[in-house]
Amino acid sequence: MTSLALPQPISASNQESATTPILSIHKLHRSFGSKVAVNHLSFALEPGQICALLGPNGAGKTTLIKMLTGLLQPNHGQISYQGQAYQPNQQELKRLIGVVPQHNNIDRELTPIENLKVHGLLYGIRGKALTKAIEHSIEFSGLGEHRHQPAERLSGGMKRRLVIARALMHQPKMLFLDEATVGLDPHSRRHIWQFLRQINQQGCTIFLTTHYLDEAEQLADRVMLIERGKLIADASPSALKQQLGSYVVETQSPAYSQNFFPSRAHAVESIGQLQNAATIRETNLEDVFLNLTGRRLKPLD
Ligand SMILES: Nc1ncnc2c1ncn2[C@@H]1O[C@H](COP(=O)(O)OP(=O)(O)OP(=O)(O)O)[C@@H](O)[C@H]1O
Repeated sequence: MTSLALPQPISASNQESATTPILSIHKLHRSFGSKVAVNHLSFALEPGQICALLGPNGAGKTTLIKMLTGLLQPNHGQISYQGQAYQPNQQELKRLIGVVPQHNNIDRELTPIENLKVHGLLYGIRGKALTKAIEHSIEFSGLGEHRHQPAERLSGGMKRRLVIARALMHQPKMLFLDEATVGLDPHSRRHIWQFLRQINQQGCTIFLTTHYLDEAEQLADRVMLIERGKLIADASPSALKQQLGSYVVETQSPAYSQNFFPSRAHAVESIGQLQNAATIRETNLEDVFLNLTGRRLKPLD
């Protein structure tokens, strides 16, 4: 591969904005013994964004999400939601966010309706409001026909939709998803993307981790890339691709190489100077990831 100068991180959080961020963190830090998982991380999220957090295995994504959702205490640093300092177990904050963990933590013996009811009760939803919230969640997740089946009989995609619908039952302003579509077939993944876009259009800010770069490309208006607990890029998918060069010329022999160009015309011109067969294509997030980290992002099993 041709060596390229690493692009400087673009910081979307440095852009001026009149709105109060829905979430802002300042120098957030967490280590486990001598292992630093999240290293003095700072950024802010604007309401309505869909932000994808990417990083190699062990980069600190789950640790960050756990701190942001109150499951893990930071060693240092501040977390604020809507301009207010976050206190773990603060009821208003619990209502402000919804969490979809990496593993489906539904009760497999309970039906979708029963799973939703338990969650609603835990969030203080009662009576008619609870019945309405359950009906809405069942309809929204497309589980109408399966409402009375034990959850263990649902397909992987249906279980995931149930977990997402459950996280939204109390109408959070922000939804966290850790590997929302891991292990799902392409059809179920697309269905969930559609679901997430719909939630976002209704005003919910989304912060997700994914090992699928096409997912980040399709869904996110902002991509944050972390490595060893530090932010190494933060921009829209198109800005990240432009920064590298919007077109890539690849040669397969004598060795694989990639060269990036700002336009197709520049890429075509370069082919004339190459002695080996080459292909031209648009740059994608996989190229960005590879060039920033030196590694390919492997899907989780
Ligand atoms: N409870 C823990 N005890 C010790 N080390 C931990 C613990 N949790 C995480 N770590 C370490 O912290 C680092 C970050 O882990 P984390 O799970 O946040 O990464 P990740 O980016 O979510 O990884 P993956 O993509 O594989 O899910 C890793 O080196 C991990 O081994």
